Amino acid sequence: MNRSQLFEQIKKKKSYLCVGLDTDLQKIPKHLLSSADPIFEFNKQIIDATHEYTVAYKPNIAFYEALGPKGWESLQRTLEYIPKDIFTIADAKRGDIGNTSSLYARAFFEQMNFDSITVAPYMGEDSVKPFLEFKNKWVILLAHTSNPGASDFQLLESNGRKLYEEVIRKSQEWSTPDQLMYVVGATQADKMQSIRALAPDHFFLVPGIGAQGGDLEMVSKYGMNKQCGLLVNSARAIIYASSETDFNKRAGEEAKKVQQEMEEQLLAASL
Ligand SMILES: O=C(O)c1cc(=O)[nH]c(=O)n1[C@@H]1O[C@H](COP(=O)(O)O)[C@@H](O)[C@H]1O
Repeated sequence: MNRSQLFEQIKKKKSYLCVGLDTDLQKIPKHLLSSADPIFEFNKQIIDATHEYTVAYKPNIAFYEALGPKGWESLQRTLEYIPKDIFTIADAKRGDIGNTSSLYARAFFEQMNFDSITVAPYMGEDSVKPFLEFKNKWVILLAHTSNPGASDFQLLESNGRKLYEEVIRKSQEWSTPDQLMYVVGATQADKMQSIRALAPDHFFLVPGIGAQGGDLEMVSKYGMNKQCGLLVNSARAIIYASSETDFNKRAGEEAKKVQQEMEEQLLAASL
């Protein structure tokens, strides 16, 4: 999916919601555990209940690889079930020396047909570029993350720039806003305006609303650009809204609530 197709979906659905499929056997409703593939069954029902409010799904790969080969099968089934007009993100946070990154890229872009993958920038240009060689696929580079440890390295300064600012500045030499996005945590909303100034045209993947307490209104007010430029992720607050048999209905209601807030923000930005 390209940038204008993504913006079209945002306008059509009046939503820039990304639902995180962080599916945990310990947390899914007990009645699903007797099905042949409980992880897929849960995801299927979550997708059925939320897809009309959602422009992207982001399975966090850790939740699947922790289960071994069965987990990878559940992930593949889930990916195949996601409607084709919805953007898919492999949240794998990969990145290694060039030839290894190429194989990570093949795993997620060829073996599995994800639209995008999250990548850690720490190893630099040659660790990121192999992912960018896949046409019509996206790299979502970690810039300023939502977690408390974000301040350990990302705020360190050198030559008058913080490390996350340098990641955003330097990586723009490697690709364009048509193939590169940045992760900016919703808990960093106070810095959203200055981060947007560094990358005016790029999409940002913004995790951290819901369970991590990020502020959707602030993120939207300071983070939007003329193509919206935001995919705001929520996982636990939506997919675990209930642990009973009504989990899918409750997930749909929570997704709708977020979508309605997003619709207001899009209207306020005249989009
Ligand atoms: O890359 C990510 O998606 C990510 C980056 C970040 O800075 N913070 C962050 O929480 N995430 C991911 O976003 C999801 C957040 O989930 P919830 O806090 O349950 O909404 C998890 O899958 C995290 O791994």
